[in-house]
Amino acid sequence: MANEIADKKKHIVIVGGGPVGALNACYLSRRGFKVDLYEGRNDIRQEENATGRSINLALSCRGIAALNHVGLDKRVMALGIPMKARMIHLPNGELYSVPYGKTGQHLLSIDRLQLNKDLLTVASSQPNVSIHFNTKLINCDIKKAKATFSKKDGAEITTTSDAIFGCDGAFSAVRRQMQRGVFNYSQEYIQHGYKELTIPSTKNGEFAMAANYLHIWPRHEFMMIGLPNQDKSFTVTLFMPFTKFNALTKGDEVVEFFKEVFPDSLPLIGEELLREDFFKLPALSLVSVKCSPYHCGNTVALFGDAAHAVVPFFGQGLNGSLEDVLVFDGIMEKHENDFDKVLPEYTKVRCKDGQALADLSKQNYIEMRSSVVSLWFLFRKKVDNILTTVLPSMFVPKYSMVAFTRTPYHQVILQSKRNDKIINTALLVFALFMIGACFCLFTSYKDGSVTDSKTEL
Ligand SMILES: Cc1cc2nc3c(=O)[nH]c(=O)nc-3n(C[C@H](O)[C@H](O)[C@H](O)COP(=O)(O)OP(=O)(O)OC[C@H]3O[C@@H](n4cnc5c(N)ncnc54)[C@H](O)[C@@H]3O)c2cc1C
Ligand SMILES: Cc1cnn(-c2ccc(OCc3ccccc3)c(C(=O)O)c2)c1-c1ccc(Cl)c(F)c1
Repeated sequence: MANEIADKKKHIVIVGGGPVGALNACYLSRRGFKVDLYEGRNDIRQEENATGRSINLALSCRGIAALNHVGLDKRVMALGIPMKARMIHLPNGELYSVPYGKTGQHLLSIDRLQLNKDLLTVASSQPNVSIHFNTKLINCDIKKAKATFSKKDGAEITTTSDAIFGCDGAFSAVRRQMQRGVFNYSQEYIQHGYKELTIPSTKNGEFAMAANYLHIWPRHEFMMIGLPNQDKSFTVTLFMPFTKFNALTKGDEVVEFFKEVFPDSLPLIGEELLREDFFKLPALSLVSVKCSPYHCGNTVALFGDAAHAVVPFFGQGLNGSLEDVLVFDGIMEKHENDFDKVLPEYTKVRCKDGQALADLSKQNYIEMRSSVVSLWFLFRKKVDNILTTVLPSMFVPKYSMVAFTRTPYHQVILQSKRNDKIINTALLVFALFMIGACFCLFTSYKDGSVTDSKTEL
């Protein structure tokens, strides 16, 4: 019976040709499904990079595991630049490197566009995958898995399939249709926006900063990060309240701001390039989306940002999104592609982790923004590494659990609550020890001075 049902579901329509949609097409084609992937935009492989800047992102364990499952990890690893530690830039220009943990534990800085192109190329090379560009979903009947698309020339096409997979990002049209039924949805725009800048390679074509690091400039409500690129430049992302972005309207004001807040980065970016880049695009917004369920009946499922768009302060948006596809495939394996069982179980297993990832990312945003000075960032990371060494079986830093293990995100929250108790106890013991030591020093010093005065008498 199960095989019979499983055999019935053979044709999937994927909406969205970003990294998640393209990876999903690879997974489904391996399972023998016929896949039609519809992407609203043009084929990015045929376009010059309009902005001329590479948008990179940090790939870690979860994303790599999802790519590995379809043999794509080696190709991506070859293109990625390892970041083995965070390099913390203090306001006085001092740099502190704090390793990400055990040897071999590193992040990968990858060109997001290149990853998407590679995934599209592998997907389109599968015999049972067809990719349709410039075809935007405008409506869908989720119960009948009927989808209507509009082409660039205004023509409309309608498809009927066995299921529709919504991989169409944070502003998903598939999710919008699901909102017409019994569906929970929330979104939150945060007060911070972001702009992307560039630290070019040096005149002799070398990296202007240490290459194998995630560079972080934590400045309370201003945060900036730099990730290395293959062309030996760095893509720098500045996160700042929109109010601050809006207050910087002239090139001189931007230069003065960087001189005050990120002084060491100014000679690396260059004043002229800073003036040019800063005003190239407006500050972009950051939204957090939560929803449930991730499926409807046995005909619709949501993946990636369509299911859980998160603020980027844990560097996990794509990692968690690619992991959705890996988790779904495991459930397909368990239930022999029987969608009547797979889809409900996908929501049961993954929804709490998608929501936990949104909470973890928002929590980081608050913690990193509120951490009084960058020294707190540095202190926290050092304490994490000391406790990892002293209590290896008991303490795994939250960031390491997220970036270097596949611990379900909801379990990371539970474990990090236990971590906080360990950190607070360790800090209390250390504080009591220091108080005791000072008291002993003080009393012995005092006793010593009393003896001296008697001697005088
Ligand atoms: C500033 C910033 C920094 C980030 N840094 C990191 C990081 O370091 N590490 C990390 O893991 N993640 C990071 N992310 C998150 C990551 O970019 C996203 O999680 C990831 O791109 C989600 O992929 P996706 O395929 O789900 O959605 P998207 O990449 O948004 O792709 C959706 C696709 O669907 C298409 N589409 C949309 N609507 C329709 C429609 N109606 N019809 C047809 N097609 C449609 C779009 O054109 C697009 O191609 C960052 C995000 C931001 C904003
Ligand atoms: C793109 C990417 C990949 N990973 N991370 C990341 C995120 C958080 C981290 O610590 C949390 C913490 C530090 C200090 C105090 C509390 C919490 C660390 C770390 O430990 O190095 C690394 C980012 C990132 C993304 C945006 C900003 Cl603004 C940023 F700074 C880094």
